[in-house]
Parts: sequence; structure tokens; C-alpha cells
Amino acid sequence: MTVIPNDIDNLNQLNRISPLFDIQLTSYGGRACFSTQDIPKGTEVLLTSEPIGSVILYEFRKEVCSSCLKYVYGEVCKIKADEPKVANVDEENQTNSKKKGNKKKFQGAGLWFCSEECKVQYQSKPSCNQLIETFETLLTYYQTKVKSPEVEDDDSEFKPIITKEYIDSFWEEVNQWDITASKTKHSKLVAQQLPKINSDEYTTVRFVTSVLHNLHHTHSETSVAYYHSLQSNEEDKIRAFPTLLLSQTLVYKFLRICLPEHLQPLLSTDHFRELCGREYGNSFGIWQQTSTNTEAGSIENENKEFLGYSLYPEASYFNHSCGPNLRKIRVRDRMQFETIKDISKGEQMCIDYFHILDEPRDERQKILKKNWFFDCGCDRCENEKI
Ligand SMILES: C[S@@+](CC[C@H](N)C(=O)[O-])C[C@H]1O[C@@H](n2cnc3c(N)ncnc32)[C@H](O)[C@@H]1O
Repeated sequence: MTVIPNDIDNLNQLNRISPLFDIQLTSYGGRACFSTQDIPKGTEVLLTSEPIGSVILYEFRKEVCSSCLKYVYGEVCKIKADEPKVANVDEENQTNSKKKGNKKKFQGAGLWFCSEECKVQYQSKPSCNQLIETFETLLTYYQTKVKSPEVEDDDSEFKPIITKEYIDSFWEEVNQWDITASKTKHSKLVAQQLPKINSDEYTTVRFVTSVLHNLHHTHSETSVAYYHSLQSNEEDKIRAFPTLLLSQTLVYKFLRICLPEHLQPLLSTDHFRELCGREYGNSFGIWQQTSTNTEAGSIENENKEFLGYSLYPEASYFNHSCGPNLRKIRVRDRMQFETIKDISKGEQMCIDYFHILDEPRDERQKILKKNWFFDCGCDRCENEKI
């Protein structure tokens, strides 16, 4: 069951996301955004800050610009990240690499850009050097431990009944592993315990790392507080994809062994579980945009490839409606929300999660339940109830 937070009072203590709306409880449960005044059609109600976490899928890493997220089918980005000038690798990792004499040539940290301007813009972000060094370290470890497709886990027999207790017991074993790992030398952990991971797991490694880095370095206290209040879908997600449980524990162990010292305190099994549970229901897909980018951004009217995903806590309190009054537009790596109807004071402000507005009610309900784990309680679904 999804745990729906009911912390309106705490949220309302925070700086408002926008003067145009606040967060209140809905009649069908959970929180949502409600307008604080009449808002005419065509008004921008939110332009997010940079995502608190973001990742490009491994298969698209060379084709999607890490800065503006531009993707053109068949085109490879030609520019890699520059090696940070000030070395900042955590000491033990550095010592291990040096001892073994295997300090590799800088590979670009798996970050690719469509232009010099995009690279400069990305690399001028606060603490970006540390993030690049961390990504480079993770990439290097991943390359030594990549799980080849022929040894993928056989999950055909893995059909447990997923309950909260089952998930907790799985993670209890990881807590025990963590205690032992904390007493083991890093070099021994790398040699004996570093799990092999596949490209999807590596994608999760990168996403989690970006969140931990931004929590530590870049985002405001308010943004962090909104992040910590996001709803988690852990149980529903694991029930829908049981093999994720094992997969997540591998990702966790990989991170525990490979993350630099300064991010380690943010990595606990509790936080990791919450983060993975929040990511599923709250992040926004990075979709290929087929319309031309304009200064105002590009409207996501023709989605093609799924390239990755980003998490913007301040935009994650918009609920879905089958008759939305907002549209979302990606502007580089930010999301903009704009009214597509006049909105009256006190009305709920909603987006379309899944491009299903042309489907009949039953079909829409089925799709939302299967993919987002909720029974849609929007006005249109209520009105179309037989
Ligand atoms: C991105 S969050 C939106 C904010 C969320 N309501 C909260 O309180 O954190 C998505 C979740 O909101 C709920 N939700 C969104 N739209 C809904 C709708 N039309 N009907 C019922 N629940 C909805 C579902 O639980 C969904 O997983």
C-alpha cells in the first residue's frame, strides 16, 4: 500500500512553492495544489529549479546532452566533460588507485554535451567538480564489474508475496552487511564484495548519486524539505516488479563501496529505500522532443523515446487529472507549468500524467492503476462514473 503523507501543516510552514497555489488535502486522499487566486489561461504558474536528481539512461548517454537534454536521433554528442582541475577524490579511493598503479585516464565521467556552451554551463554549477569526480569513479568501477546479459539473474522462479515485512526483512540483511562492511578495508570490499551490476542498475546508481550530491551541495533547505515530504511508492513498485528488490540491494552495496566519503553519511538503507520509492511516482520522464526548441521551451506534444528521468520536488505535488488545467513543458533541464484554462480561486491544479485523455474512463483507470498504482479520483472520472 502506498503511504500517503498527511503533513499539510508541516508543508505549509515552508516557503511557498508559488504565490499562485498552495498544498492542501484532496477529497479523495493525499495532497495536491490548489490555486490561491483566479488565474487566466496562458499563465506560467511554476518554473522549477534544476532537478534534485536526474539521469540519462545508459543506452542514450552519448546521444543526450547532459546540460540541455537535447536528443537528435542518430546524432552523437561530440563533447565530453573536462577533467576537474582540483583533484578531490576521497583519499582512500585515491590511495587504492595509486597503490595499484591503475589510475585510469579521465574518461569524461559519462557526461556528454551537444556544444561547448552546454558543457561550460553544466560545469559552472556549484560543486560540479565533485559530482564529475564521483561520476568518473562510479563509471570506472562499473566498467570493471559490468554484469553481462548472459549472466542476468533468472527471475522466472522469483515470485514472493510482497508485504512490507518481506521488504523489511530483505533490507535487514543489508543492514547486517553494512555493519560488517564498515569494519572492512576498502580495498578488500572492492576486491571481494563489489557487486556486478547491469546497465539499468548503473542508471539507478547515477540517479541516486545525483540526488545525494544535490542534497549535500546545491539545493535550498526548502527544496530539500519538499523532497523529504514526497510520497513513496516502495511497496507497490516492488510488488509490480519483484526483481527490483534484489536489484536495489546490489545498487545500494555498489554505492556503499564506491561513493566518496562526503556522500556516505547521506546513504542509509532507510533513505535509499525512500529515495527509490519516491523516484517512481514523482519523477518526470525525459522524453525525446520532436518539436523545435524555442526560447520559450519546447512543448512535449509528440513523445518518442524515453531517455531518462528527473525529480523536481516542487513540481511533484501536482496531481493527475483526465481533464487537466495545466500543461508541462520542458525547458532545458527544468519544467515549466502553464495554465491551459482559466482557473478559479480554490480550484485544484492538475496535469496529465500519461497522455491518456482520449481513452474511455475504464481504460484510463486501468492504465493509471497499473502504472501509477492509484484509482483516479479526478472530476472527470467522478462525472463519468455510471
Ligand atoms: C506526483 S504525486 C502527487 C502528489 C501526491 N498527491 C502527494 O500527496 O504527495 C502522485 C501521487 O498522487 C496521487 N494522485 C495523483 N493524481 C491522482 C488522482 N487523480 N486521483 C487519485 N490520486 C492521485 C497518487 O497517489 C499518485 O501516486
